[in-house]
Amino acid sequence: MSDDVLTVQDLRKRYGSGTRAVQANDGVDLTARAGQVVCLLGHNGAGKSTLVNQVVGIAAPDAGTIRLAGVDAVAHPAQARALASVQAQANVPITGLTPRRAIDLVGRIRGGRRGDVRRRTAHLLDALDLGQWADVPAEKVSGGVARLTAFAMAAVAPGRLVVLDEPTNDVDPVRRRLLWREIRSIADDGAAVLLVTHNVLEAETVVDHVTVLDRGRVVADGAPARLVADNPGDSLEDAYIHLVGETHAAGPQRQETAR
Ligand SMILES: Nc1ncnc2c1ncn2[C@@H]1O[C@H](COP(=O)(O)OP(=O)(O)OP(=O)(O)O)[C@@H](O)[C@H]1O
Repeated sequence: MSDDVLTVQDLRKRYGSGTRAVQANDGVDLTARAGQVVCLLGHNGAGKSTLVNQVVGIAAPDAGTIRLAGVDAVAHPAQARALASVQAQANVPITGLTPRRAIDLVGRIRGGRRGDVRRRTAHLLDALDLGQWADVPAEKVSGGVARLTAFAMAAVAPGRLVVLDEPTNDVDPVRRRLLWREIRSIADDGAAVLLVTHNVLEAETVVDHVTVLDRGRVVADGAPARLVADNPGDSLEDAYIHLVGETHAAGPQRQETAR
C-alpha cells in the first residue's frame, strides 16, 4: 500500500483576468509521504501559499488534482481540512486565552482525549521552552512566543498532514533549534509535513525532500543532498540561489497572452 499522504498533480491557479492576471500555480506536482518533511522553497510571490491554501481547502484550484489521505480534496475540502492540521502564515488571534489554553483547546477540538491533550500540550510547552509564558495572557506575549504557540496548536493533535507556513518567523535562534527538532519528530511519529520556509540554511538539516517553486512552476525536486550534488556550490542555499537566480524577485507571473 502506498504511504503517500498528499498527492498534488498538475495544479493550476490564476488570480484576476486580462492584463492583471497572475498565474500563481502553473502545473504543480508534489507528493508528501508519511514520515517525510517536504519543504517548499521559493522567492516571495513564487506561489507557495497559493499551493498550501488549495491543499487545505481555503482556495479552489482552476485545474488539477489534490488527494489527501485518499480523499479528493478538491471535491471534499471540508473532509480534507479535517485530515490536516495547519499553521498558517498569519497567527490565529488567541486574545483572551493563554498559550497553554489555546493549545489545549485546539487539541480538544481536533478530537484528542483530555488526558492525552494535556500531556501533549505540556510536552510542547516544555520542548519549545515556553514554560514561563504558558499561563500568561496571549496579548502580553512576544511575536516569537505567539508564533511558537501557533506551531504548538498545529502540532498538539497532528492530522495525517501537518502544514507549516513559515513556522520559524520571529523565533529566536535557540528556540528555532527546538522548533526544528519538534518538526522532525512530528514526521518521525508518522505524519507527513509540508513546510514552507525561507530559512533554507536551517531547513537543510531537517527536511527529507525539497520542492523549489519559481513563478508558479516546480523548477527542482528531490532530496536536499541530490539538489546540492546537481547544482554549483556546496549547500542547499547555493543550489536554491542557482536554481531561482540571485536577483530576480519572482515578480508577478503575468500571463504571456495578457501582455
Ligand atoms: N488573492 C490574490 N489575488 C491576486 N493575486 C494574488 C492573490 N494571492 C496571491 N496573489 C499573487 O499570486 C502570486 C503568488 O503568491 P503567493 O502568496 O502564493 O506566493 P508565496 O510564494 O507564498 O510568497 P511569500 O513567500 O511572499 O509568502 C503572487 O504574484 C501574488 O501577488
